[in-house]
Amino acid sequence: MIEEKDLRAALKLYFIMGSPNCQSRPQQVLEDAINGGVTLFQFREKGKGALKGDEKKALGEELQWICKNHGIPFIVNDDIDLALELDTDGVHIGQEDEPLESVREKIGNKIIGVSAHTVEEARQAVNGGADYLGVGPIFPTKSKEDAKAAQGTSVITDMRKNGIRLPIVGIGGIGRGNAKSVIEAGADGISVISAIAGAGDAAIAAAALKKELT
Ligand SMILES: Nc1nc(C(F)(F)F)ncc1COP(=O)(O)OP(=O)(O)O
Ligand SMILES: [Mg+2]
Repeated sequence: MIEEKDLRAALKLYFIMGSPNCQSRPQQVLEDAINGGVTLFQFREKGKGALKGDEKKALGEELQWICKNHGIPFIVNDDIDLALELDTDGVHIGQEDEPLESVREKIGNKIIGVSAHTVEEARQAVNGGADYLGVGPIFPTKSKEDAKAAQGTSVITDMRKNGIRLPIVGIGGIGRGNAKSVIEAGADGISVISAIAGAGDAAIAAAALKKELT
């Protein structure tokens, strides 16, 4: 069971990716991103060309091993069965994924992150026992085909103004130049896909983002 303060710290620079997001080997991209200073990783094998079944599991195992070697928590997106098979540190679920209550029953006190686009969804997730909220999309994103309209950082300030105290990570189009505004709005951290996975050098990109956050 991760302490809330450790989870807040881990949410600082939250890297999310799967093989479709990478121009080179995902294993190398992750290694570089960790060396650049990412603090948490989510394996999100989704979208055009995403691996399935045993291939997806095999890549997941390799990326989990890299995280373990660097002491970085490893989260799996959507796929609760895979999370159980790999015994991951946690899972992330959206509003259309398996309900929070049944996920909690399956994974015990592992980390459960829930996507929230409104104060109402945030409150529901808090009451349901989520450990952190993924709030966004803050800015327009190309990394998620079915993303909702960008909401700007006010969606985070509104949640804090309405008494949502749970750890929050912003998501959606976050990168150089807008990362700090997400923290100033009240998020504990930022999550990124293309800002690191799509960069020429993932280590340099991660380090630059980390610097912008301090
Ligand atoms: N994967 C995510 N991770 C986060 C995190 F908080 F971790 F940054 N926040 C939000 C999402 C989006 O989750 P969801 O709405 O189910 O869409 P998808 O499964 O396509 O990612
Ligand atoms: Mg999902």
